[in-house]
Amino acid sequence: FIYISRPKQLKNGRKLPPGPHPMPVIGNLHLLGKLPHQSLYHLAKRYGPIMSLRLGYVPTIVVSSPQAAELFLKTHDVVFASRPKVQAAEYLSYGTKGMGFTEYGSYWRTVRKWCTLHLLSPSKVEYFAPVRKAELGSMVETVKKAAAAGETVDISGKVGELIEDIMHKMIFGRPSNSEDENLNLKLLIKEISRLAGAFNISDYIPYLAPLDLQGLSRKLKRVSKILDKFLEKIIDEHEQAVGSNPEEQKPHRNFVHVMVSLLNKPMNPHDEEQEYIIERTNIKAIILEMISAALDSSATAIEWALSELLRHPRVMFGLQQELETVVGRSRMVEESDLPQLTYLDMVVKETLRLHPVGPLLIPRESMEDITIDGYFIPRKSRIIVNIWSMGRDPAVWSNNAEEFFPERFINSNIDLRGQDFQLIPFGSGRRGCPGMQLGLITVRLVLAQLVHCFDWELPDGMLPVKLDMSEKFGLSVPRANPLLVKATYRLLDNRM
Ligand code: HEM
Repeated sequence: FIYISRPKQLKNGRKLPPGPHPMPVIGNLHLLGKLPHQSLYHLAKRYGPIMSLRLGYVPTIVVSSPQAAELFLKTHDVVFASRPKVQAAEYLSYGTKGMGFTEYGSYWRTVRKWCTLHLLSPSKVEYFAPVRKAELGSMVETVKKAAAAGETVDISGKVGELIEDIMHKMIFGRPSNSEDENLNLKLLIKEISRLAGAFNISDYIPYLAPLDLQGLSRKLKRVSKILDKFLEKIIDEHEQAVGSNPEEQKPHRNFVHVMVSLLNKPMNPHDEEQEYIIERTNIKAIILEMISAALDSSATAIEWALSELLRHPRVMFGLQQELETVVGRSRMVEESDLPQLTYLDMVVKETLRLHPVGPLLIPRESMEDITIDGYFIPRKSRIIVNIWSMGRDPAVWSNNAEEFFPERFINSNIDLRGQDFQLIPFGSGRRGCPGMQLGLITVRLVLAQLVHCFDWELPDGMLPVKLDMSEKFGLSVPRANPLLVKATYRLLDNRM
């Protein structure tokens, strides 16, 4: 053990972080398995919080402790603020014309500034509150009917549809089933998460790319073609709408409308940096990224939170008690109630600690050679931050790290917005999630409403401990199997 966990010495006397010995050609790819975040967690226990791997030909550093994450994401943030060029981005981001997969530089800075200002600003998030309220209200009605009929509900599916409906209205300005042609956007986005999150051999052993050994390139091409057709149609429709009513170019319109009304105009006029014109491809890349980021992330967090609550009736009861005190049983939860719901806040933190939606964040790439903590990290290394490991580290969370115990946050200042490196479900630094505000408000509201309006139990008298908690790996990690539940409506009927 002492021998294998020694740092790797390079010829020039520099040492790489410790890590397992790589095999010829594939390096350590074979160690990743079906759930890479879990495999990397076990490897890090052996090799330490800064570990080096070779994935195919790509030097890779895996970061697995809050202290190490702070060094990479805060102290040396600029060096690690880029993203590697990967095959998935070529297809899904129109050759990195979006934000998430784009390398660090003036184009990324411009797009990020533009999106945070026009699409994801606090006032924009606030503007769409009535949409969240209406869609959630109609979902509650559907579940209420199922409850009255004694039916089992696929709550993963229902939450997925709800988030899809909300985001459709925000992004496209219309309901999700109105557009057409048997296009199942939710399924396509799930597929994107899987394809974009997969460790694609073509990215790591480029000369094998033409063989497409995992069939990923073929699938990426197929999915991107279907989505491109859909996006073209949406943009055409919005172009007509903008053209027919130029007065309607208000900043609060849906995302596509805002973008189309600025088509062929500079992204950030008066920018000291290079000027970029908004073209059709930019719009398509940005929309696609927004849908993929928005559809999967919040729904995944909500289904994990409900799963943990079902496994821990004590916590479910505590949350319902808080809701009864703050909201009362004669009405539904409003967004304005959220700041008073402190136990809800702890439940969400605890869920994202044990089930971070993106357990490996989105991979970064180092832009220059650098020495960190005495270890040499070569330029163009891939950096993987394993927040799944960090959430389970007993050195950080004490011996009950594996337990779902929201009370651990009582009297604690740990926040989840990227400043406290024990808990960074939205990443941190320049590349941290720009949709955090929207994501958090959606997760808190939907979870609070479902727990407030219904009592939940597992079907067929299943014991909470028997609930399957298996994961499915992708860019985000949802439940492997949908969560099936029975609901009983619990509000008084004269609710508003
Ligand atoms: C619970 C909900 C969400 C979670 C947990 C989440 C998590 C994350 C994480 C971990 C990253 C990578 C950060 C890093 O590398 O440091 C990220 C990036 C990103 N997220 Fe989110 N996200 C959520 C919701 C959203 C929403 C609603 C949107 C937009 C509509 C969004 C848009 C993005 C984008 C565009 C990036 C890439 C940023 C860049 O590379 O500059 N996210 N998110």
